[in-house]
Amino acid sequence: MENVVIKTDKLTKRFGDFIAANEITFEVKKGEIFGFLGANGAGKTTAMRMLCGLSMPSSGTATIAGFNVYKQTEDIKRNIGYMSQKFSLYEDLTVLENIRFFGGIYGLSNRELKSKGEELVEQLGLQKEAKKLVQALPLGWKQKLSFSVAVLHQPKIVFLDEPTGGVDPVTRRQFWDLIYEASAKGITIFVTTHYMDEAEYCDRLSIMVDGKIEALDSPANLKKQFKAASMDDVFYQLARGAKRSD
Ligand SMILES: Nc1ncnc2c1ncn2[C@@H]1O[C@H](COP(=O)(O)OP(=O)(O)OP(=O)(O)O)[C@@H](O)[C@H]1O
Repeated sequence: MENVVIKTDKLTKRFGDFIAANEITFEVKKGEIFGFLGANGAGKTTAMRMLCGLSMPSSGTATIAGFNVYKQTEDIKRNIGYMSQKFSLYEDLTVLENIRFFGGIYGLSNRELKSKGEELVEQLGLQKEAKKLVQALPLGWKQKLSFSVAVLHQPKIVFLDEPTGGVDPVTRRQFWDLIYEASAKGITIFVTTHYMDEAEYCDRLSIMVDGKIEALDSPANLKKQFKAASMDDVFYQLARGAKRSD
């Protein structure tokens, strides 16, 4: 189907005898905000690395933005954006320098970098900070900037690996305004999180336990299915049976 931008079928990653991601099968549609949940060690990062073309699956299939994860990893990388807590902005470059640096990596021309850089600084209200080092910004602003940089080249999909770690719910909510804007423009959002307030903001959620997807639906349907008052409760019901935890 044309509208499907991520499609996996029994995607599996083994490390020796250990199965980190076990026959995961799902589809994500264009513009959808898809939450990828699981306790520590459930296999989220392993799965996400395969979807980004960074790690070769052991078996199964996956198509990302129409490209095959075994054979077309360079095409995948050109069509996605990526943001994680661990890999983020350069603290010792200014806001504008970071925008230009990462925009350049994503293949924008000098002209685009100049206009998009200024546009972005204005949109984020960072005019006064544009020439300041990123290390001077509060964490919430760094995260917003980092997300904006990851979608500067208008990728088809953006992968967010725990993008809002360490900030309060109000700051997280502001970050999510940017996510909604990107999704409204047709960018698909694939996001891992440990925060259940964030899970509630997603269109659909997948919950992984010990390498397998144990539940997949909208937050409202999951709560119905598990007769739970909150996503916290759904998550707890699923994750308490987990054998792995790092
Ligand atoms: N290169 C590797 N070699 C062996 N085992 C690995 C390797 N990478 C990950 N694992 C194991 O695979 C399992 C899944 O790890 P993964 O990092 O995907 O989990 P996660 O759901 O992303 O957890 P977290 O929320 O802690 O990041 C863990 O038990 C981990 O120890």
